[in-house]
Amino acid sequence: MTSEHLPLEINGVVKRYRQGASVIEALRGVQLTIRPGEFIAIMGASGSGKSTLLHVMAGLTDVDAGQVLVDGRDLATMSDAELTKFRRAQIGLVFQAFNLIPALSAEDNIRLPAPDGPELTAKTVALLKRLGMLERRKHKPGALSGGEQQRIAIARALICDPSVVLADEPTGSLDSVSGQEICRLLRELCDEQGRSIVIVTHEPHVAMWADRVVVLKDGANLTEFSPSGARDAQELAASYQTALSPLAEASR
Ligand SMILES: Nc1ncnc2c1ncn2[C@@H]1O[C@H](COP(=O)(O)OP(=O)(O)OP(=O)(O)O)[C@@H](O)[C@H]1O
Repeated sequence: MTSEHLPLEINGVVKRYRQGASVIEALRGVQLTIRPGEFIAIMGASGSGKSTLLHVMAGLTDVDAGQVLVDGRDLATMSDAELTKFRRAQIGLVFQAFNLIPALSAEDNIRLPAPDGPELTAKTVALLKRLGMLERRKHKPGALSGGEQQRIAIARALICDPSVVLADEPTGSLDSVSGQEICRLLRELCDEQGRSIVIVTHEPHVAMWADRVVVLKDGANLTEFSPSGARDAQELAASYQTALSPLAEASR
């Protein structure tokens, strides 16, 4: 994970989807830089481009203009095979629906993206311990709670020691207590291990854990603010609503 490059740089990214004769501009010149150990929450109304941006960061969607640099490497310069290999090593992905393989045990799900080698078992056990899941390592996903499944999905995202972890609504399928536990875990991973994490969320309670909230509107950066300025999630929600208000836009 040590590198002189920033974990993630998004420079003027444009993404268009073509549907027949019509073109939807999902991203219109988005700028974003993430520093080592930084936790960023991306918020914005439905359709503002949050998931598209996350997919672009992961190299799952190509861009029409601009640059995506992960650990200093421009994703657009890689062949499909290179990109697949690079993604596996440098980018950890976490999804709302966990996306675990039902037939595999928790520990086999964690090991899946990593090349087999002498250290893999020790690494898997260390992650299971850190995430409080060692006792449950033989369980299949169906025998785990939602929060436990998301812990396993986070361990899987970390097994290759990636530069960045990207999470699309990681608490969206969880009750609020489990959701907050997952947020605390992600926060600790940033603080203890210098992980860089980007999450997409609609929930102010989740965004409260971030260092920075980046707000998108109509595929572009609208504004950003620090949650530390808010006493609680209600205040953060108010800052977010203010940012979206026409009055605030007119004054920018
Ligand atoms: N595969 C696609 N084909 C065509 N249009 C798409 C595709 N994916 C997204 N879009 C459009 O791009 C825009 C941005 O979508 P995106 O899913 O990134 O927004 P979002 O902010 O993540 O929304 P939500 O909060 O509802 O998940 C929307 O207008 C959406 O309809």
